Amino acid sequence: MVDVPAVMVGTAFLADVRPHHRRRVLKQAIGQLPDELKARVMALGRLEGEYEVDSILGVNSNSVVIEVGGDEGELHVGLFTEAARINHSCRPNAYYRFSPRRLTMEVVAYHAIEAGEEIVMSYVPLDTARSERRQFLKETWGFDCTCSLCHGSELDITNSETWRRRMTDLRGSVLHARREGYFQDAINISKDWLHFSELEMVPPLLAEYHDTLAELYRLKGDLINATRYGRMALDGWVRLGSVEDDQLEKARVFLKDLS
Ligand SMILES: C[S@@+](CC[C@H](N)C(=O)[O-])C[C@H]1O[C@@H](n2cnc3c(N)ncnc32)[C@H](O)[C@@H]1O
Repeated sequence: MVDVPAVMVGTAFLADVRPHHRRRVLKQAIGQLPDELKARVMALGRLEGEYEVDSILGVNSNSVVIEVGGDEGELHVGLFTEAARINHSCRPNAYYRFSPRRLTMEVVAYHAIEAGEEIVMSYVPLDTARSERRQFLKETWGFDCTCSLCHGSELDITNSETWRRRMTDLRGSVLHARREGYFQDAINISKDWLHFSELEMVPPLLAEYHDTLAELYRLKGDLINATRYGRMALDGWVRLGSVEDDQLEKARVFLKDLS
């Protein structure tokens, strides 16, 4: 699914401008939207007792970084009316990829999602421990998480915590091995990391994984495997058919440079 923003606003504007002025500008911006889109914005969830525009943005927007005028990326919040309908789950079946060039929000499935199954994303980085996750959701979003994992069995919860800790540790080990020049170790550990991410059902896009292996083999000087994984990555990006073609382009350049 690809969504485009109804409203995109820099966080500097939200922080620097006086509240009444900010609300007036935002209301004006929403008022200028085409009727159907405006109706979708106004139908979004909100909190009782807060100013309407503040509440709509607060409950439904996503933080994204976009480049303005060739400068370093600036933090913005975007209101994506379809993506905003997606609830949080500590056991997500999808995640979003924001394209700073196209300003689109692409919702990508971690694995096949059955017809009728709810699409859910994690509002919190996946390596956050359960207690911190629940605290963050409560303090930042104002809700007690009721997702399937939070309502799951003790065994489910313990397994998930263990696998995520392993994923975080292994990711650290890959980076360390790479930094120290132990590229074969980094390759082996990446394979272990993939195993745990599959157990936890949050594997990376295969193309992303193949990109990583291709680069590690290149660093190791094994150009045959670098090319093999580079080709697999390129095929993967083509198959994904993403609106964000940065990685596809990078995979092409990688292979060209190798040859
Ligand atoms: C971006 S909206 C998600 C879509 C919203 N449920 C709707 O129907 O439009 C975020 C709000 O949904 C609710 N929500 C999302 N995930 C939740 C969860 N795991 N447990 C409880 N409430 C959740 C919370 O009220 C939260 O502030």
